[in-house]
Amino acid sequence: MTDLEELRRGTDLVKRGFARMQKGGVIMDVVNAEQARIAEDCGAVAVMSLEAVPADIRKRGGVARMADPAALTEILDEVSIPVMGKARIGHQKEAEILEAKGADMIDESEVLTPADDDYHIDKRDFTAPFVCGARNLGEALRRIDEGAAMIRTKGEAGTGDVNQAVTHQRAIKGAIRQLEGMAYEERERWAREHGAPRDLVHETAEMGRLPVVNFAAGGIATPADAALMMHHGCDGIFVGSGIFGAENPEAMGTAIVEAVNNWDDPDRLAEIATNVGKGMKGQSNADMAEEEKLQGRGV
Ligand SMILES: O=C(CO)[C@H](O)[C@H](O)COP(=O)(O)O
Repeated sequence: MTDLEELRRGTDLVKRGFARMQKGGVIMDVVNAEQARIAEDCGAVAVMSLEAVPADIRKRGGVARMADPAALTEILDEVSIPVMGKARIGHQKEAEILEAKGADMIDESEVLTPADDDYHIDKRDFTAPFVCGARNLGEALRRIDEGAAMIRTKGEAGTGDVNQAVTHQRAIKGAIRQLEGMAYEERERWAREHGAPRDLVHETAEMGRLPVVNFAAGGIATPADAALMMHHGCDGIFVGSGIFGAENPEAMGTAIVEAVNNWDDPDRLAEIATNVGKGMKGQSNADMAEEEKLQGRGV
């Protein structure tokens, strides 16, 4: 890459800036061009190409991999909004394929079966920005150190239960508030204890927020869920199973976008949440065995 290309496409500044452009919006999981068209019409700011939404991945079992890149191409041809693609944790080659096929952003996702139990992809080598999941601030800062330009809560994908997304967002925000009140040497100790890069710990404390945008994901299934995550300080929302698993995907998708735009207006939210049809059936996190959970993958 020439210096000019590097400046235009590959720097942290450009990658984080691209991620920031999705702020205030809803990113929807889609499995084909037809769903991508519906998502764009509902007002999604971006779509995520994947083989099956997390609820279906759970039902189906087996190994979940990157989708056939042909689906990404079809979706890129169909919509004008950014198109993201999912790679397995630690699967450098899936990510390279997605980048070569023109994915606007890559999700190194715990929803797919991890390719590497110990290491994530070195995301700094890519010109495409990455999003990664996190359950707490230590995880979030490790992913940013590896080059992630956007963090999302892991939640518990495919359940339609927002409980874990709330838990993860509270953990991230709570730890940032603690850091803000700490002296320099206390933050140094916090960094050691949480396996977090010390420069990013200081930067986060000084900014009073993550140095990249912080979206919510995993279990968001209704307009009220989306508004709740905005109330908890998220910059935007990912929705997978909750739209195309709903009785009326168009109505649910539009209502979730509207709810994100109006999360702080209860009267408007009440209108938005009325008559959207049944949400996905879902599964409570409380009833789920530890080994069924996806959130513990890739810490
Ligand atoms: O997989 C994702 C992120 O990697 C999804 O966008 C998100 O987590 C989907 O979860 P859900 O189906 O519960 O909405």
